[in-house]
Formats: sequence, structure tokens, C-alpha cells
Amino acid sequence: MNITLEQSEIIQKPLHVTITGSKSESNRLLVLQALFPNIALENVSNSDDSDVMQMALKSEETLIDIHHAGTTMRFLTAYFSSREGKSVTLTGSKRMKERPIKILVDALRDLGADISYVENEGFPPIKISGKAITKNEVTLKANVSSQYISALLLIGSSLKHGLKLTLDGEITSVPYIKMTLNLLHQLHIDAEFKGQTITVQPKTEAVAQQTLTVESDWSSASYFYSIVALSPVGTVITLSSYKETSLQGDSVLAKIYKQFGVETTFKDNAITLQKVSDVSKDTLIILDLIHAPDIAQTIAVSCFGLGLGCDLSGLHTLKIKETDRLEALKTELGKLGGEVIVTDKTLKLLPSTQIHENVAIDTYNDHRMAMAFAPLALCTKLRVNDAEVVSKSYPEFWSDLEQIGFKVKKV
Ligand SMILES: O=C(O)C1=C[C@@H](OP(=O)(O)O)[C@@H](O)[C@H](O)C1
Ligand SMILES: C=C(OP(=O)(O)O)C(=O)O
Repeated sequence: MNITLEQSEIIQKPLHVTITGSKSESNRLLVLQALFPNIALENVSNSDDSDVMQMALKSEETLIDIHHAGTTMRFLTAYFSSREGKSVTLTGSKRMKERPIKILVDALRDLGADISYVENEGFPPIKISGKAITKNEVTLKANVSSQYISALLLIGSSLKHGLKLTLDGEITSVPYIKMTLNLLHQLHIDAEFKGQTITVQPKTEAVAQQTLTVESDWSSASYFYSIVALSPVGTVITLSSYKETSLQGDSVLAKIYKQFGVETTFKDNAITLQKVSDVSKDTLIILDLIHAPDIAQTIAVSCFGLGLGCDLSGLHTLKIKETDRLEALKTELGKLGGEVIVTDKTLKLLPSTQIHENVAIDTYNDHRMAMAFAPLALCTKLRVNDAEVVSKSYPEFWSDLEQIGFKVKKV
């Protein structure tokens, strides 16, 4: 499905959007619920990635296709490795077969897991023969993806002797590791992160019956931050359900978007975003996004829409996500007239004074390409190709845009 986007009317009435649960929190809690069935969950994400996680955890099949879902692939690799007597092959989309998993597989093998590669060494699909894991100490590289670390932490307390992870090198996407640990703590699982070492104690008693509520997705909120940033002073959008003390690192948006003249207020489980001031055209946005990689595309596009330059660093993980997001940003911003210089871990955008019209944005099977570019409809008429990709994390994205006044037409 390709769409055209237009936003001809200035948003003036109070607008409210309810966003689905965080897919990161949901995918962790779904694994924990499979291990500790006493837990009930509320506001679980309705994203494709969480749907596929739920399907896989219930599946009796020996071949499970997790499509594009990175966390699902990584978390299930650890989960199934420790399920004694269960054999499965985990496969995924063409892109998933290019997303590396060797660091996690090596760590699990060091712990005694039985995993083999079905096609290419280091990449899905993988065949797992579940075993009782009794070793508990392992070292792994920490600068490629935090998902490998979270995957191990999620199963840590179900292992006979728990887990002691030594993290080698600079640790990337740290808030996601802290989110995992926080959820373990909520279940009274003893886990500690000190320096380069994380320990998880085995859980010997049952987890108490309890209901955990997933906060709405902050990465999804980023697109509304961008919409408000690109709108006139006075624009207000309220989003729910959000908390001031979030487990999600992308809640740093509230701080970052102050630089774009957007103020955030927290009240009654909602955030209100308000454009309070225009940003001077000579502002250069400089950010290290090593701990919030998923909002890099949103921020780069906000800068472009406002004609601002930016210097974004800490982006090395973008190359192995749903697509090579650095190359994709360079190509698509380039089509609109943006001048972008990328390295393996940085993106520099030069300030621009014009935006080309009627450009067709390619999305490369990446939900965040579609959603990050959509706010530019406030600046120019544009087309988004393969717009259905948004369902990976936010299936109602286009209908929510319509609700706040965007004209979305299938073409
Ligand atoms: O653990 C998680 O839920 C995630 C961790 C991050 O991945 P990396 O650690 O690979 O950067 C993030 O980009 C992804 O969308 C979700
Ligand atoms: C990188 C992402 O997801 P995953 O790695 O789970 O596919 C994302 O949602 O931006």
C-alpha cells in the first residue's frame, strides 16, 4: 500500500491520541509470563512484533517464523535454548537472515546450549535443541546490540545457578538493559548491574500473582513530538498512557524536543506536548544517541523539516536494524533536497532552505522510515511507499494521523 500525505489545516483544537503499549516492555513481559505464568499483563502492544512473540510462545510447531522482529528473534533464542526437551528452528524475513546473532549464540553455547545454523554461520535461521542450562558464567561483547544481553537476562533467573554476565567493551543501548533489570526487580528477582558485570540470582520460590501494566510506547510518541515541532507555536497534542518515570530510554524525547521548542507536561497518565517557541534557523542539533537509537530517524527528519543542521553520533547499531537506517536516511532525505553525510556511526545533516515536493519516500521494510518521514507532510505534499510497514510497532499510525487532521490517501 502506497499513500499520499497532506496536512493542509493547522492543528488548533486539543488533540488526544492513545498509543499502544511499548513493544520492548511487552516482549520482555511476554517471555517472563511464559516462565512465570502467575503474571497477568495489561496494555500489551498490538504490534506485529508482539503478536509474533505471543504466537511463538504458544506454538507447537517446530519451525517458527518471526518475520522482521529483532527482539523476538533474540529473546526466543535464549528462551528456547533453556527449554529442556523442546526443539525448534527460528527463522525470519530476508532481512532477519542478515541481522547478526552470533554474539548471543556463542554466549549461549558457552553456557552449554545446543544451537546450530541452518543457512549462514552467524545468522538466522537457527536450530535450537532446548537443554537444562547449568553453567552460569559467560562473557559477551556489549557494543553490537543490547538485545543479546536482555535475552540472557530474561532467562537468567530460570536457570539452575542463575547467571553472571561479563560485558566486554562499551555497552550500547543501556536503557534497554536497565528496562529488563527493572522488570525482573518488579517480579522480585534478584539482579544487579555493577560496572561491566550483571548477575541474576535463580528464582527459587514462585513469583507472586500480579498484574503488570505496560506503559505506552515512547518510540511511537516520537512521531508526535516531530509533528508538534514542525507545527506553529500553540499546537498541542496529548498522548496516553505515559508516566514521568518511564522504563523506556526513549522518554528522553521530552528533554531532547525542548531544543525544538516543544514542552512536555505529565498529568493523569498522559503527556501533553506543546509548541511554545520557534527555533532559530542557525541552531545546530548535536546529540549522542547511543542510548536511544530508535529515535534517530525521527530527530533527523525533524531537523530537516525545520531547516536545521544536525550532528548525530552513537548510531553504530542503526546499520543492523530493519534496514541500514543510516544509508536509508541519506537516500530519502537526499531525494527531498537534504545534504547528508554518514559514517558507520554518525549522521550529519546540513541546514537547508527548501524541501522538494511530491517525493516518494521508500521505506525499506522499516516501520520507522515510514513514521519518521510522515510529519514532513506539514511542510510538503509527499508519498510514502509500502506504508503498511508501520504495523511492526504501531498498527494504528495512519488512522491516528487522520484523527489529528492529516489527509492520508491510498494511491
Ligand atoms: O531491547 C529492546 O527492546 C530493543 C533494543 C534496541 O536494540 P539494540 O540494543 O540492538 O540497539 C532497540 O533498537 C530495539 O528497537 C529494541
Ligand atoms: C530496531 C527495532 O526493532 P527490532 O530490533 O526489535 O527489530 C525497532 O523497533 O526500531
